[in-house]
Parts: sequence; structure tokens; C-alpha cells
Amino acid sequence: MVSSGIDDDDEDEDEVGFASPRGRRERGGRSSEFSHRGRRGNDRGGRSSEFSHGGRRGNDFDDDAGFRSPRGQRGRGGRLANAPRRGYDFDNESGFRSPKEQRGRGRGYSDLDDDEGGFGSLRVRQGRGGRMSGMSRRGGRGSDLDDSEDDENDSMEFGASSRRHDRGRRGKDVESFGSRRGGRGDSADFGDRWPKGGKMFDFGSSEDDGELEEVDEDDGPSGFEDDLSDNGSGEKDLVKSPAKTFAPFESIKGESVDQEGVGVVRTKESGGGDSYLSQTRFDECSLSPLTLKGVKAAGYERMTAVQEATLPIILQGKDVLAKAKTGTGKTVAFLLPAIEVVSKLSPIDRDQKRPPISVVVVCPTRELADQAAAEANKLLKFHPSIGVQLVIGGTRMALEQKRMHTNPCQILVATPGRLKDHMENTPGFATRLTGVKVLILDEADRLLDMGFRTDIERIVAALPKQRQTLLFSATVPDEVRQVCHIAMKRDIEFVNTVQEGSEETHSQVKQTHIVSPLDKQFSILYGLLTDHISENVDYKVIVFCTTAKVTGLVAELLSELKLNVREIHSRKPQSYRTRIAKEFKESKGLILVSSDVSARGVDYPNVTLVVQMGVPTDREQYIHRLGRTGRRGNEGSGILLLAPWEEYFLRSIKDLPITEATLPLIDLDTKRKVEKALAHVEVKDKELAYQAWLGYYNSNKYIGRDKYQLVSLANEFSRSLGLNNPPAVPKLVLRKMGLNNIPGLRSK
Ligand SMILES: Nc1ncnc2c1ncn2[C@@H]1O[C@H](COP(=O)(O)OP(=O)(O)OP(=O)(O)O)[C@@H](O)[C@H]1O
Repeated sequence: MVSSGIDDDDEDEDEVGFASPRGRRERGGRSSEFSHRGRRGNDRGGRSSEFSHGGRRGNDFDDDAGFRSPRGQRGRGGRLANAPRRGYDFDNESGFRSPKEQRGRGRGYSDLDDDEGGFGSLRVRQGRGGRMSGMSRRGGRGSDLDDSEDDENDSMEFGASSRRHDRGRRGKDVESFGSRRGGRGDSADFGDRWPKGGKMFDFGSSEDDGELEEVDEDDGPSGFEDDLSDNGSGEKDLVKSPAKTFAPFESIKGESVDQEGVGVVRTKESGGGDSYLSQTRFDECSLSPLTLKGVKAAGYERMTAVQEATLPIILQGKDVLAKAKTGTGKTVAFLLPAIEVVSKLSPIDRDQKRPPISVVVVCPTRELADQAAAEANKLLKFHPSIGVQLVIGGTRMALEQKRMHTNPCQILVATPGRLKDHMENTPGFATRLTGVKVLILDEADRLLDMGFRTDIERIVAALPKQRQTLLFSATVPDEVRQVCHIAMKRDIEFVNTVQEGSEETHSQVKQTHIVSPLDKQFSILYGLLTDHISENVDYKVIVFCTTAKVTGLVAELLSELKLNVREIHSRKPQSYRTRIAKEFKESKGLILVSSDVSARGVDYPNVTLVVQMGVPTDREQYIHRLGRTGRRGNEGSGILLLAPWEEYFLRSIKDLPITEATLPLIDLDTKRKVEKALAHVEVKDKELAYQAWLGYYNSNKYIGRDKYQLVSLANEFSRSLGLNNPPAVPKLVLRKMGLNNIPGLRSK
């Protein structure tokens, strides 16, 4: 039984107007030229699209300043972002720290797990086909970031920063304006609330959710260093195949451990594609009959690669760090063995009215937590005495407390902030946590990122040391491996089902990027969408934007253009978000304009196209956003729309099969329509989007380092919105952004 815990107690929904009567959509006559790297030339009646690989690159930011690590950025923002809360000093001019330094810091955090000495070996397994692959060393790519959820505060928002946290509410860390991810440096997230006066300024980090204490996905600038340091040395290695599909994978404990003590295992080249399901059936493994019945009822017969690779190891009780591509069934992979643990507990533990909580699943966003709880519920169909409870921000705590009190709750699915809140404020809750046998961190790299790390450390500290810990994600940067000991034993199994030599994205998802000046981007977006709609009756598109306010603006614009649009971001009340997520899940013929609240984990079936407008916070975020399409082996496409000065980002994804398209031609009719629609967008929304935009790029280490240039680009953005003058920004906000006295900005 699952309690969703999502109530309708949120504030009013300020939905951006959908479907205004204005802005009739007229097609025809538009001629755009897209030639997909020569791969595909569209020639659809009346409209011809041709994409070609342009080679043009004008990266203003690609200078010798090099690629700093996100931490470096944070450092810059040090004044703005208040890192002390995490005990980190990110103010490092050089930005990029050596792994050693990082490790050093990481160790500082390891005290939660101090019963295990040193960095034990990291066993690495290759999931699929038994090849054990190590991590492809992508060196210090910045971790990816999240946002903090929190929309319950209708504060001023200056850019979406999804990583806000509500410290003020509990009277701690009130002064914290730092982004939760101290380390990332990209998004200057100034916290959720002002220490005084209760206003919350969101300075434009990418996401937006600022909910009380939790944080969702959000963005930060890309962390390139890694890619650069990922020299593709192509270290290959000895990986042994499992004897039989379901046999435990051989590990190579201790092999190829790097000087930092973190296992670095190299893999042999292997072919292999992207097949979604393995040959192994669930009934071939040692799941209990009731769990198997649940699996069958859920419609699952054969295992996916990650399920096949991890299940036997997890059932042995080992700590596992698992990496598998997006949409390949990681949720079931960690839930099934967790359910087995609960079902094997003695009846006294299992059946008493308020048994201890045995499994805690932590997810970075509310939507994801909701989804994981729903999946658990499905799988528990034939385990009536095992209950799942969901605790997430944006809902009434009292209701959650009541549900946990009156209903079985052996499995708890939570977002970090709300979980912490219950630990601190729900009587008896901490005691119930002492029964935890399994801790699961979904989107583990996100949760171990600086934005969430303190919360995770506190949560881990409240759990018994004798437990099993499972970390899952589609992306596992080296940094995460280096800090995974925060939550895990030193001796863990790393299961990597992303084959060495294959990309972290799905081969059946076609990826292109378009580089265009800002003043053309709305027209290009409109053209891309109308093209896609005309080609796909059952289209289902997600357009990712950099911040919540920009998301709102784009949704409003597309609605004016008479497209069928919904929007979702952290500035929306949870009840609204839940409703929109459900609608999008079930619908066809719909465009979801989203901040990074939808970037990770959310399983919207049959998404046909993902558009990313503006630079993602980092490589991981790009991969996760793209992963909303091409799930379960389906096909899909992804388009990244960048301004010329954002092209630097392409270097961080240069190993992915993304091709460049030339700038599509925009016909006069489209241009006029978009201009007309823009004229109907509320000026207030444009002003807020401008501020958010400024905040987001200000905290981007590449773009934000030259404030004069930043202001000039922001004003370009303002013009692209049809504004004659850049909007005035509150003085306090400018000061917090470190932008006071920069010529070209107007203050109020
Ligand atoms: N064995 C299976 N057979 C068929 N479908 C499955 C199986 N396991 C999971 N699925 C389905 O695959 C879809 C994707 O699963 P899930 O959302 O867990 O992917 P994921 O790997 O966690 O993705 P992401 O990295 O984006 O979080 C879901 O709709 C789920 O129901």
C-alpha cells in the first residue's frame, strides 16, 4: 500500500496561460534547412529542412582560461554562495582540484562511515554479458547537480535555482545563500530564502524546485575538466565474463586501483548493442514466490541488463554501485531485492503494526520518489503486509506522519529534505530508522553531489551501520566513486552495464545540436516543434529550459503560438506538478516545457523528442535529460539548441554521437508569428525570465566570469524577448550576484 502523500494544499497555481486565443498557427511557407549531418534531409511538402554539419564555431569563451571544475566556479561565487554550511571551501581560483584534493575533502566527510578502514577495493563488474568494465575515466567532470525543490514559497524568483534549501525554516543555516552544491559552481543558487524578511531570491540556477528542504535536479555548468582529462587513454582491461548469465559476476577486486585508492578498472573492447532485455527470466532467480507473482503481474518477464547484473549480487547482501543507461529498469533492479529483504524478515518484525522501517529509498526529486513508490506498490501486490510510504516536500508533514503511524511502512521512499525533517520532527521516527536494513540512493551521483551531500550524510548517520547500501545512476562520474564511501562500505561492487567503448547514451536516440543567436532561437524552436508535430502524430516532446522562470516564459510563448503545451518546474505547487506529470505520462500529442525537475529518472513513456534550450549545467545533466526519450529500447531524438557562446559545452560531450546541424532558415511568416506571440507574453514574465537568465549564466563559470560580457549577453537575451530595454533588477539581487555597478544593468 502506498500513500502518495501529495495533497492539494499548495498555494494557488499560477499557471502560465495555455492556449491563448491569440497566435494562430499557420504553417506552410516555412522553409527551414536542416541537414542532419548529412544523415537525414527532410523534405516535407512545402517545407524543406536541411541539416548539415556546419563547422562553424565561435566560442567566445573558449579561451585559455581553460576548463575549470565546477568547484572553481563555486569558488568564484564564494561570496555569493555560501559554502560554509558544507564545510567546504570552494573558493579556489584555479577551480579544478586534483583528485587528491578532492579526495582529501571527501575523506573529511567519511566520518560517517568510519568503521571501515581506508579505501577498500572497488570491485567492478560489467553488467551486460559479463564484461566487467571499469569506469571509463572521465576524470573530474563535475558532478551533476540538482536543484532543490521548494515551491512552497512564493518568493521572488530570480532565476531558477532548483537547488534551494530551506534552512531558515528550521532556524539553521539561515544565512546560507550558497547553492546546495557548493562544489558545482555553476549555479549560484542563493538559497531559498532571505534570512530576513522571508523573501526568497532565486538567482537562476537551473532548476528551480525550491522546496523546503529538498532539492531536485538542477543544473550547473558543465564540468569540462573531466572531459579534458578524459584523455581517452583507452585503457583496456581484463574483464571476465560470468560463467552463466545469472551467475555472480567475477570481480577483480583490487585490480587496477589507482593511486587515489579508488578502483579504476579498465575494460576490454566489446561490441554489444543496446538491447533492452536480457535472456534471463525473473523466474530463473531466487526471488520468493510472492515477489515473483508481483513481477509477473507488473508485466515483467525477462530482466533488463542491469537487473540481471545486479540482482544476484544484491541478494548476496553486498553493497552495490550500479551504472546503467537511462530507462533500462534501475528502479526494479533495486526494489526487488529490497522487497526480498523485507519479506524475509521474521513475522514479528514484519507484521507488527508499526514495524521498524526496513528499507529507505532516497530520490532527488519528488516526481521520482513518487514514481519509485508507485513501482514498489506494483511489485508488492502480493505482499499485503508490506507497506510503502512516500515522504516528499510540498506536502503536509502531518499527513505523512499520520500515514506512517497508521499504515505499514517497511519501505520508505523519500526526498532528502523531507526525510531529514521527519528525522528531526516526527516523534519515534528516528527510532524506527534504527531498523533499516537497506539504504538505496537513486540517482546517486546527484545525491552525493555537493547540493545534497550534507543531507545524505545526516541521513546516513541516523541509520544503522550494519546495513546494505545500493547506489544507482545512469551517470557515475569519478568524483562519485571517490565519495561513495560516505554512504557505503569500502568494499563495494561496482556494476557497470554501460559497455566500454559505447556511449552513455542510447544509440537509437539521434542527437543533434544547433547553434544559433538568441534572437533566432524562439523561431527555431517553433520550427523544430512544428516540424516534429507534422511528422509524428503521436508526438510527445519535452523542452528543457535553463531555469524555472525561463521555463514559464517558453511555455507561455508556445501556448501563444497555439501549441499544446504544459509546463512543470519547481515554482509550481506540488499538486500542480503531480497533475501535470500524470497528464504527460498518459498523453500523446503534448509538449512539456520543463526545468530540470524532469531531467532525471522520470519515466514518461514514448517521448519522441527532447529539446534542450541553452547550455545544460553539465554533461550528466545533458545525458539524463536526453534519457527521457529512447526508454525501454524505443527510438527518439534529442536536439540541443545553443547560442554561439555556449558552444564550449560541446567539448564535454564530444564522445557522444551528437552531430551538428546548420542554422535552420526562418521564413518571414514564422518570424512574424513568433514576434506577435512574444508581444503577447506578459512583460512581468519576461522580466522575471531575464533575471533568472542573468542569475543562471552569472553562475556559469565560463560565461559568468566576464561580467561585462555577461551583461551584454543578458541584454541580447532581453532583446530576444522583444524588450526594448533590459529590465531593471533589484539592487539587492544585483549585489548578491556580484553584479552591482556593472555597466549595462539597470537596477531598481
Ligand atoms: N524487466 C523489465 N521488463 C520490462 N519493462 C521493464 C522491466 N524493468 C523495468 N521496466 C520498465 O522500464 C521503464 C524504465 O525503467 P526505470 O524508470 O526504472 O529506468 P531507469 O533505468 O531508472 O531510468 P533513469 O536512468 O532515467 O532513471 C519503466 O517503465 C519500467 O516499468
